[in-house]
Amino acid sequence: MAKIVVALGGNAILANDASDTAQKKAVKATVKALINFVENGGQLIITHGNGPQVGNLLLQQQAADSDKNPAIALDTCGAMTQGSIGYWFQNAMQEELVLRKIDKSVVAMVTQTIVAADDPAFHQPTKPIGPFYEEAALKGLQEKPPDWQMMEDAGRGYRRVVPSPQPVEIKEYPAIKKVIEAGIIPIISGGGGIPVVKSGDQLIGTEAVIDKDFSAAKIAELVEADQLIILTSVGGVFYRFGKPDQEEIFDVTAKEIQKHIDADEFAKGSMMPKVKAAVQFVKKTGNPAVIGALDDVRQIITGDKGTVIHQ
Ligand SMILES: Nc1ncnc2c1ncn2[C@@H]1O[C@H](COP(=O)(O)OP(=O)(O)O)[C@@H](O)[C@H]1O
Ligand SMILES: NC(=O)OP(=O)(O)O
Repeated sequence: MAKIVVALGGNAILANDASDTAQKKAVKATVKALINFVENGGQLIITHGNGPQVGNLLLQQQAADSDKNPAIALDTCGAMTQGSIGYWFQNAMQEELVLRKIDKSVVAMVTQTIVAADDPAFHQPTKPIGPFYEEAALKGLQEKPPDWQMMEDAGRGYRRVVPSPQPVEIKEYPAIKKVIEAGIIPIISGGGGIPVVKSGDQLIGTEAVIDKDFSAAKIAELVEADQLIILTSVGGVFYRFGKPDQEEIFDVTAKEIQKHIDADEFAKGSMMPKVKAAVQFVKKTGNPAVIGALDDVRQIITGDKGTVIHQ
């Protein structure tokens, strides 16, 4: 039985309409495409990002009242987006399973990802979250507290950036493994997992957003996936992205694309983590990884679209 890990980007889910209706619609369309794989007997493992969603939720915290209704911290906001996006997937998948008369269960699992307390990323925020701002709008930004750090995001405008430590361990993996063995479709590690650090016997939530591309690669390695599929809002990976001579990559070895990673050719916070995560998975398992558009998921599964990175 083929096993794939599918990771959906937060920006792909929230393309240009931040309403929950529009995001549910995007999730539903993806699920409709993924269900064929399940119908053909494949084991599907779903994970997703939360960058735009968790940033929007943090903005909503600014309406908080410090006494009666205090603002919620970033780790808990991450957990809340795991819950909301997980619910959209679970709900859409359940509907589709019933429609197709497939006797399978699906479950969204709250997942904590252990990170190192001394990860240098805590001192160098790189993870873009929330909405995009035009450069001119930055100065007068009403809601921007002085401690926010902003970064240009792949030619699309400026976004707030927060620390993004590397995933070390998926705390709930033993339970996830049992769910997979039972043939249940798991929706796991949303937003890269809730970042927690070890303190003695405790796990303490920390102010960060893990890159779901790295946690997806880790999960794909752990479950020995046949393929890692990273779905985003662009058809594939490009060399010289956004330049007049940009070139789409259709098929590339991990060794070849590693040279372009080493030359720092991909945008930080957007395409670089995807390419690095894909290469990490290919090198560890020998199996291929594909990066492509959410809308092309059917053709990506059949190998007809997206950028394939292989051994
Ligand atoms: N070299 C590149 N090739 C393709 N897209 C790129 C590249 N560099 C930057 N990008 C941008 O990265 C985006 C995908 O990253 P992002 O929006 O962060 O993903 P996600 O869907 O995971 O939230 C694309 O839509 C594109 O605008
Ligand atoms: N957490 C995370 O990686 O989110 P995006 O996919 O939205 O960047």
